[in-house]
Amino acid sequence: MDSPTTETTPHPPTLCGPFVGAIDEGTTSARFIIFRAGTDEIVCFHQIEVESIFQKEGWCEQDPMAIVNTVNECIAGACKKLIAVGGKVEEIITIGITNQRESTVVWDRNSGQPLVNAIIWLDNRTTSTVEELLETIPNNARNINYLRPLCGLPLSPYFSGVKLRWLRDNVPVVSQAMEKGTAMFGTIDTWLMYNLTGGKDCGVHKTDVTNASRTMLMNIETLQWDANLLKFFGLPKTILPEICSSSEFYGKIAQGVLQGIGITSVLGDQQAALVGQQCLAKGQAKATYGTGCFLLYNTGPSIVHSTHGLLTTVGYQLGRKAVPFYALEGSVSIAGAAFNWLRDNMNLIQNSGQIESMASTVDNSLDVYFVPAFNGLYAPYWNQDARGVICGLSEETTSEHIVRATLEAVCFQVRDILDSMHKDCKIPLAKLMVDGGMTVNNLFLQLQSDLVGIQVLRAKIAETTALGAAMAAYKAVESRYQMEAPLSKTGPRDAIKPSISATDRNLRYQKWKMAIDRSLNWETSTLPQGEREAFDGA
Ligand SMILES: Nc1ncnc2c1ncn2[C@@H]1O[C@H](COP(=O)(O)OP(=O)(O)O)[C@@H](O)[C@H]1O
Ligand SMILES: O=P(O)(O)OC[C@H](O)CO
Repeated sequence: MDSPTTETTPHPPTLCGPFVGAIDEGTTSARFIIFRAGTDEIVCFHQIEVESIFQKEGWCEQDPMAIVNTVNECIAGACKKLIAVGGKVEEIITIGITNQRESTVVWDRNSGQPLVNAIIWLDNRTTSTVEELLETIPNNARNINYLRPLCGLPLSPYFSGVKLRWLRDNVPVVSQAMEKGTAMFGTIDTWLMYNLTGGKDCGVHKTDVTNASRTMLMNIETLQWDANLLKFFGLPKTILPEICSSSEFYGKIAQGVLQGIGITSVLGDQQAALVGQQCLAKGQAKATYGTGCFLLYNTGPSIVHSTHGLLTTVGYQLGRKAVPFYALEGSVSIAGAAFNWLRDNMNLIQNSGQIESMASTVDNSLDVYFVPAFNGLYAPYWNQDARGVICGLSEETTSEHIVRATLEAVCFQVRDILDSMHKDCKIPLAKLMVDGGMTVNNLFLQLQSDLVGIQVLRAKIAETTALGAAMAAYKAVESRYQMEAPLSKTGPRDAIKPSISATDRNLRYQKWKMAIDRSLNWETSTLPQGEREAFDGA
């Protein structure tokens, strides 16, 4: 007979804090990640997908309340896991917020309820608004770069100011609330902050410099809302949040498991990844591959105005009195999103786990080029009338070639951006730090290194975006914290080197450029006169 054992309630081992939490509200999913303070060690996290609503062609919305509820569920889920591994929620000393940028929410000051769904950054409904705004530019110039000296950005459906103007012009409940002074505007950080700190009762109405720098309403030099920009867009200042630095006390969480804990950082997700990758010195750059792909190059305290289609944006300002650091950004709207399309619209893949195995069964894309310009092309083209094309199809083309061409499309778009950065900054990048959902794919990173001809360094942890928010939050509460100190002794997870010749790389890039030419201006292209007449007469 077995000897009797004493029944005891199992206790998890004790896990000592302090901890720092980070809310990462991305386009595809939200997550709450708990780090050991001052390190890149993830203690636990909880992640939930967020649904996008596609009401009409080119539109992309999300339910603002669903975003808040999902974030609250992520917080509750991660805290439960923290307790399960022996940690104490009371040892979370502060939290930070990082978020999909440009996405626009308008809500009612009295009820705290959204007036419309959030217009997501990818949404293209404002193409006609851009056209109308171009018409108002003096001397009939129709110059998309007219506002660049003030805000660093070209006129594009991408940015929040254009989305807000569309709401003013097309949604009476919003224009009336703007007139009455009861409308409040925020990007996702602001909307979350407002709700987490008490909503209509005592919610704070604030944003940070990085998110504000994506609205087209903030002056890139003064870091304040700009009267001329507000006048250009015809928007009232009363709807706007207060602009703060990326690392300071914003407010306290009003209820739930984290009640009473302070929120001490806010950063747009791409800027947070710049911090999380420790690209904290001039000349350092990172690329994050999620729904879209965003390459940011730290230009230090200097504002560099691009003449090659890049954006000038605020990188971070780590404290009220800290010097702001700027970045040049190359934005690609469709990166991982192209695989969601292959899955949901084309039924070519069932899940993202298949992408690498399918693409690896063929040696190359068999000269297939896919430009996924579903909502126009962002950097460096800024062509809102571009549309997607797949070129070079033959009888031999299979799904595997198309999947591989989709991976290559992201790589070529990054080459477009790196070429522009080289022209703007003169110094070619020797290596590129990478992170984000797509970087789990080894073949993709090899293709990226091959097609741009530089070394690619994969981050040790995939969650660099959340890490950046956690670092900025911790800095606000621990003055001795040195952000530049190495986070871990192991450096990047791995380094991938180019394996093809420069001749091969350049030939393939030339073909990519031919595919780009076919996609540009597709929406507004008309048949040549002779062919149109023949068609009309048929
Ligand atoms: N193995 C993979 N290969 C290529 N793309 C992938 C892979 N796994 C995930 N993705 C893509 O990465 C994106 C999700 O990355 P993530 O960083 O979580 O995005 P976000 O921050 O935008 O929510 C999805 O669009 C998905 O298609
Ligand atoms: O959701 P992501 O990670 O692709 O990021 C979205 C960007 O912030 C949009 O500008």
